[in-house]
Amino acid sequence: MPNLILVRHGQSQWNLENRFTGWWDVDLTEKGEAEAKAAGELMAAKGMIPDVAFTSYQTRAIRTLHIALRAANLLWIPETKDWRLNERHYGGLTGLDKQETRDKHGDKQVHIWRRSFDTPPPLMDKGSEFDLSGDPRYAGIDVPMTESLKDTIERVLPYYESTIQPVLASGKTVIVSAHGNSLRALVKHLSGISDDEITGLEIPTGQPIVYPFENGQPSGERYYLSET
Ligand SMILES: O=C(O)[C@@H](CO)OP(=O)(O)O
Repeated sequence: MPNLILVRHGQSQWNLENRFTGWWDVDLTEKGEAEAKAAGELMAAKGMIPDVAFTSYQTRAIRTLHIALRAANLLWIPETKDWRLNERHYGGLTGLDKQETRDKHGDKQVHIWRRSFDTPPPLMDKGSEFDLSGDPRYAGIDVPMTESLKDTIERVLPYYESTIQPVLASGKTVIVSAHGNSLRALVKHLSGISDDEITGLEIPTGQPIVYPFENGQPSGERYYLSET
């Protein structure tokens, strides 16, 4: 039976520095690389072998995928990158220190920006040093200036339904290496989590989460591969 394996990238430099990241392209730390390697070793040890891979346009997710696949001797499998799997865009908060932002705006407001379903962070200023609209990798794409989780779902879900789900329906096991909030978007859909309850869902770095699939639909609830 096919499975869908979801992996959030390993620790990034800005996870370590506690800065709002979003679409900004930071790399993995050494710890993040080790988490990715351990994820691949775990997949190999458990016989959880993906046939096809999907990832975002962001280095931390791409490298997590490659390190994990290499550890499982699977670097050769077909791989597709798409910006729709990118992290939620953090708007004007991008680059800011999360604790300093709490000190300035209060815990409650920062929690709303980070975890509410449909309140986006403030817009990024045009021409900000973190504005990626001129980045060649996003040529032809309308780069957002901020995104709520709801906005993120509106790009992740159509991509999942048009491109990833048919691969699962064909009987293949799929790995998706992506980000905290693009994966929250997918888990919300696959596990039927309400708009209110999704505020409490956190996805840990480098921990493969598995959904068993049948006929293109989850046939059971998700579980952590490390717990089997
Ligand atoms: O900074 C970010 O882009 C994300 C993921 O690291 O943070 P948060 O936990 O606030 O969604």
